[in-house]
Amino acid sequence: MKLDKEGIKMKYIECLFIGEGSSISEISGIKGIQVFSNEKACEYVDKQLQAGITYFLIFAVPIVKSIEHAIESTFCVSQFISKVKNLYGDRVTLIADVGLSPYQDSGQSVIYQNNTIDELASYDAASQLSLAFSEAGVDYVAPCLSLPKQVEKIKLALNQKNYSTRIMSYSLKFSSSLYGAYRQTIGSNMGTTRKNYQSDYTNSDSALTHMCDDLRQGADIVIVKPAVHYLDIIFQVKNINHKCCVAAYHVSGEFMMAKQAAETGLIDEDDYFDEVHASIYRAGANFIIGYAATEFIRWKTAINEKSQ
Ligand SMILES: NCC(=O)CCC(=O)O
Repeated sequence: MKLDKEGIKMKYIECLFIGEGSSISEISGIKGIQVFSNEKACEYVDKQLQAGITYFLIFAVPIVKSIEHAIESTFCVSQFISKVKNLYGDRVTLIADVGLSPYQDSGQSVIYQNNTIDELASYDAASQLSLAFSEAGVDYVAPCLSLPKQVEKIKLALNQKNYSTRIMSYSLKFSSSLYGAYRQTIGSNMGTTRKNYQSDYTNSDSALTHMCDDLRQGADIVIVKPAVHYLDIIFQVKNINHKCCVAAYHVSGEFMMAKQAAETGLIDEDDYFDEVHASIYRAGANFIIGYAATEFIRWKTAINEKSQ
């Protein structure tokens, strides 16, 4: 593979955090990333569209942590989706995260009852969020439950209401130590705790089986998360099903380690991000999800100019 001969087809999905009231802040756990008000988020999308970023993954940073609140049409995420889709239509692709952690005091991605996972209640909550964001006009929903039927249940709920919203599933979500900065940003109290229902990184077979199940149930894109420690997984997913569309999530811990190493002079930041983006592309990803859209555009433009 010679990147400068082919040009880069891979696209970037930029993470956007939308807050309400006093949760809006210039600062988050992730360097350079803000929790936006609706208005500021729209201005930011406009700027990014001009720079060439057209895909956004939306996370809520609510003050009131409740599913009932999040499914109201006045909720910050639904308001943002309607506004952006009205302004830009198909020029922008919006993906709403329907993980449950921003909506629960526990910070868990699933609902627990008496110390056991309540699968039905978890599917129901993710389906309700999916319906609410679909009503606002979102293009994709991204379920993050680590449960075996998340795609099937959400698809059924969407079909019953005649929504054609697609599904980008967190199918290969490993129990990683690298999610702390994201959790700090969404106000989760779980810190760097590993969640035991996420995929065990010492057992890739089980994670790949989960991915195959999600595809059979109708997932349009599957996510591998984190990215750089899991390039072998991206490569295997493409080998199992070369038509499968894969998004590699370069998570907050990966991003922050690079930023902090650059700050101390240990690495050259641009040089390092070029290497990260090239390695994820070589592994076969169709999309990168992350916090380094500016770095990605700089790298992709330089490579594509060389290929012409
Ligand atoms: N459901 C979204 C995430 O878990 C993000 C992880 C990260 O960026 O660390």
